[in-house]
Amino acid sequence: MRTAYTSDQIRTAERALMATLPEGTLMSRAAAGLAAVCARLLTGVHGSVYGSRVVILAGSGDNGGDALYAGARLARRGAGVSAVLAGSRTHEGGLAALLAAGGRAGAFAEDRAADLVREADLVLDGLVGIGGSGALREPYGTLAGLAADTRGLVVAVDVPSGVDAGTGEVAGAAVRAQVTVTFGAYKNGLLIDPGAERAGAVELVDIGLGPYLPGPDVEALTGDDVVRLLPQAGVESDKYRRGVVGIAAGSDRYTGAAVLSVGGAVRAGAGMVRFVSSAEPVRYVRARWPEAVTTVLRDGAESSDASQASQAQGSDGSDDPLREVGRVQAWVLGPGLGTDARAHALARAVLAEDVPVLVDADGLSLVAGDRALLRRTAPTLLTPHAGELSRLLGVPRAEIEAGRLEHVRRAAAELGATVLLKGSTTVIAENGHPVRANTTGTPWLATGGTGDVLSGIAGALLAGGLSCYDAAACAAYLHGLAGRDAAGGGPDGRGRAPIAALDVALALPAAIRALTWASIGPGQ
Ligand SMILES: NC(=O)C1=CN([C@@H]2O[C@H](COP(=O)(O)OP(=O)(O)OC[C@H]3O[C@@H](n4cnc5c(N)ncnc54)[C@H](OP(=O)(O)O)[C@@H]3O)[C@@H](O)[C@H]2O)[C@@H](O)CC1
Ligand SMILES: [K+]
Repeated sequence: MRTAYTSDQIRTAERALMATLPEGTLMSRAAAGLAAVCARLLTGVHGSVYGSRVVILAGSGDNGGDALYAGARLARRGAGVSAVLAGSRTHEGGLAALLAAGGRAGAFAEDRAADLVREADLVLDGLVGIGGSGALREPYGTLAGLAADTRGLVVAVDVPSGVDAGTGEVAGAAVRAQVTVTFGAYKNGLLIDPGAERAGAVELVDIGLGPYLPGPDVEALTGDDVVRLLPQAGVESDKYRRGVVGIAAGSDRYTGAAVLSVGGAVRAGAGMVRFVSSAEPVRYVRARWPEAVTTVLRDGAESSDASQASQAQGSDGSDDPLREVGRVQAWVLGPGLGTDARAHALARAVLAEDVPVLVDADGLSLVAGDRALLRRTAPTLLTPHAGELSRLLGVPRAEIEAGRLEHVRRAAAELGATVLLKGSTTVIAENGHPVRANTTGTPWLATGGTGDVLSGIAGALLAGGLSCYDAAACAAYLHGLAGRDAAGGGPDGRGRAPIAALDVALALPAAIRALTWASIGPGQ
């Protein structure tokens, strides 16, 4: 598990640790780790530390101090190190160390800074760290812009300046780094967009903080965590032990969402999928996924269909639409369902079942219009994107996208459900638990229908016995992994190609296999 913390949590732990150590020890550990990462990177881009050009953007606080001390270490190894002193004051010890090691430093002047930054092999962003708040003030904002034009690498010290360490929010200009070297522990903003996307690859330098850290505020599952949590097929498995998931999705107008949701469930390992909808989506689902057992909802119609299909009385209020469906251990409600009276009646029936229910897409619109539907005792997992959460909370979409952590938490508290907020970083909140951030996403997943696949994956995991919190986190992880595999390309994300939602469902077994193989190795 990767764990992350607010700035206050980090400061409290740092104070406790510092009380046990001689003054300056922590900054010295931080600078040593930072210099080691920079030396490795410089060897990669320049061939050696010796003769490379390093430019430090130094702010007024200890973040600048870290950068200056690390610069001194690099200068002693033969790097040409120049510091742009951008703050109202400068860390005295760090500056003295840099000058003593042969580095140079000068107050901020835009033209000079622009030339230095452009020609650098490595730009070290030490403007602000966990002490930053709000939009970057000048000249920091200008320097963040100049850093974007360097021909070298940008390495952020602790967090990219301009990113709120505790939330990942970005209020104005912010540094975009290829690598962020963070000290002691991850900060929330390194896992949650828009901050996470500014951080690039994160390298954690151990400064001895571990024993002093509280429970995390945010966490991210690793592949090993997912393998440990996933339901395993054993010799005694049958469809009910694997988990039977019901999917109430699709309408005559939207048949594709149903096919994709069922596909996600089938390929994620559901013991069985029971699909309930009107005739048209049922026809499409049966054609694509013959594994699914289908029930046609038709007002007053009786069963007349072939082997795997049955028909139930419909949503005319005269009967329970789920009467003919058979045993289901968790439900997925909503993809392509529509929001008419038939859909509303089906939603009411599904949410009245005493099993976990995942509500997605049109199901969320129904719930937004009739919050009483959420008054239930069995667990509920809501999987909105920012637009859907905007309707549920009555908050503008842009505010939700800018403050994902705050709003997913608020949604879980207000709606009394586990909430998975989809997007550039998918985040999951459940009252009383750390928010979980998913790290496997790829921008290629931002295409129509991938959310439907996700609902099916999570539904299968719920039916397999996972809690809403674990099912949501594992589903997001596997969905991201399958998306990446389907998009191809290298491990750094370059060379990927567009994918369609069905590709994600089809890529799931291989992604799960590779993950399991990597975690437990062959022969187990
Ligand atoms: N504590 C420890 O043990 C260890 C800490 N370590 C390191 O210390 C870092 C924290 O250092 P910190 O507390 O000095 O704060 P920091 O992030 O440098 O900046 C604060 C100053 O920035 C300014 N400022 C703020 N917002 C701004 C804005 N929007 N726009 C512009 N300026 C803004 C404001 O200054 P002022 O306004 O007075 O100029 C404020 O006082 C931490 O991230 C890690 O790198 C490591 O060495 C490991 C051990
Ligand atoms: K920084």
